[in-house]
Amino acid sequence: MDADVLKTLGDTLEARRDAEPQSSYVASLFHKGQDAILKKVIEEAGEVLMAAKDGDKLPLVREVADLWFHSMVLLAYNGLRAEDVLAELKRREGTSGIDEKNARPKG
Ligand SMILES: N=c1c2ncn([C@@H]3O[C@H](COP(=O)(O)OP(=O)(O)OP(=O)(O)O)[C@@H](O)[C@H]3O)c2ncn1[C@@H]1O[C@H](COP(=O)(O)O)[C@@H](O)[C@H]1O
Repeated sequence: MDADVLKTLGDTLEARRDAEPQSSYVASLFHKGQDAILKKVIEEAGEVLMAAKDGDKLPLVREVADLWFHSMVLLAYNGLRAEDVLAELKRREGTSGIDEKNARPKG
């Protein structure tokens, strides 16, 4: 069910690519370009921080949803989808972050 939400949203974002900016929030972001999308991602990340510090659960869930949504707009702008991120997380499954970091080339 949860992955379906991401797939449906991904399909909607792709469908907004050729929409008029006045007709849709996503289309307006695509029209403004990557810098405007990145600004929203950073803004939403800051709002996640403030919600977490406040300690209330529902506002935190809502701010994380805003951050995920705008991150998906960023992915879509770059021809990517949530499934690409899910595949990367799947690839990392079971690999300890400590082991992965220790295996990185020393530089
Ligand atoms: N999930 C979302 C979603 N989450 C948040 N937002 C919008 O993101 C915008 C920015 O949120 P903020 O809290 O920062 O609001 P704000 O400060 O007024 O925003 P700014 O004017 O500063 O940009 C708001 O307009 C929210 O409504 C979303 N807009 C759309 N979606 C999904 O995207 C689909 C397509 O949306 P449209 O492109 O608008 O048709 C929708 O059917 C939804 O499934």
